[in-house]
Amino acid sequence: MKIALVFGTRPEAIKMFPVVHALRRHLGVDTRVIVTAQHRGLLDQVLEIAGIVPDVDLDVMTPNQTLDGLTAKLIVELGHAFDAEKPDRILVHGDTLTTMVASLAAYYRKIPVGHVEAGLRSGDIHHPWPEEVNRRVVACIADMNFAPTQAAADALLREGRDPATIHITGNTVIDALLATRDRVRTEPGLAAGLDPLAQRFAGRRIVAVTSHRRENFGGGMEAIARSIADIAARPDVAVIFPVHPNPHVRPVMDAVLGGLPNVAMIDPLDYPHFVRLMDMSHLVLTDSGGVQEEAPSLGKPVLVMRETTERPEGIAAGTAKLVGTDRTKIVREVLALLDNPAAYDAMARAHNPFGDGRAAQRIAAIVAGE
Ligand SMILES: CC(=O)N[C@@H]1[C@@H](OP(=O)(O)OP(=O)(O)OC[C@H]2O[C@@H](n3ccc(=O)[nH]c3=O)[C@H](O)[C@@H]2O)O[C@H](CO)[C@@H](O)[C@@H]1O
Repeated sequence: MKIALVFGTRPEAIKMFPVVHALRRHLGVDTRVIVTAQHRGLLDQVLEIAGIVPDVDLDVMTPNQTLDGLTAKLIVELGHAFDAEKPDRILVHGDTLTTMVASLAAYYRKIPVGHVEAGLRSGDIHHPWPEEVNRRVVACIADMNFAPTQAAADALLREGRDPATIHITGNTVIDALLATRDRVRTEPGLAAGLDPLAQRFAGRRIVAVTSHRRENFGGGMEAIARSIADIAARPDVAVIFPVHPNPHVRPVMDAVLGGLPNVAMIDPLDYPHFVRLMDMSHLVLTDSGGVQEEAPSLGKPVLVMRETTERPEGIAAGTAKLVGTDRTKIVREVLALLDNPAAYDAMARAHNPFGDGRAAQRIAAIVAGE
């Protein structure tokens, strides 16, 4: 049986490398990796750490690529890749353009599709944009839906998906997180790049920040930048912000945060370094999806700079909170966690509503037909 895993961005690679490793332990399965490189550098960082050399690399990323330009390129290139590889099934992840277009290209060739991290829904096609629609397109096609939680499975059932196609497995990001955290603990050199910042900010409480959501471009990013500057006015605090290379993010942040002594804007970190950053932080401020799942698993309160989330489990567990992109609200919530130990303790408990670290092996066993 030939299975092709198709992915193109950093978060997909992080959440799919455990599935590649798990499938490769099934001798009856020929596991192939097709990457589109929708993100180039960020993707390569993960592949290198995971020890994965793609079988096919479409290398599609171009500067300022547009959604329609990327869609057009992907549908043709992925079609050619599937015609050459002839997989018995493809596996895709989450909600990116690569995910959606690979599913369509497979459907055009009647190749079955398995969807990892299926069923996440915000209920709003403009938040996250365009990911909410990408997910729903894949749901029309996939005959294996690997839902991370019961809530995700319920969303698929509400859409009328066949229960026989739905498997609750946990989110593979917990597999990646726990494996990488253990590796960093046994091989500290893997994340030694953060030593200078750890020394520079010794004695301060670290706020880790990431932000790159499309729907936050423009006014949202500006408000986020100003809220970080307000937070950094506190002498007992330091901000470490790996800035996503997207051209709509860095210039905005440089203009507002450049030169502030306790704000370190750094290049995106490879996964071991980022896991260490979360581990050494007091709290995490982010508009990321995956970080909403990871931070609670490390016992770190996570404040989500979005209006909605397709990860309600962290909110329900009280380990994550939506703060939107309103400057006043972001600052108020961060200061509350800094100055109110009871509020902090209520959020800062290790909680894994998203999985137990064994999702990838469950997915591999189902795909391999065991
Ligand atoms: C709408 C939405 O939520 N969509 C999500 C989006 O993923 P995302 O929002 O999680 O994207 P990012 O925030 O870029 O990635 C985060 C990952 O990167 C790691 N990281 C971060 C900073 C850094 O400096 N170094 C790192 O290594 C970090 O630990 C984490 O694992 O697409 C995925 C694919 O379909 C979906 O699963 C997922 O729904």
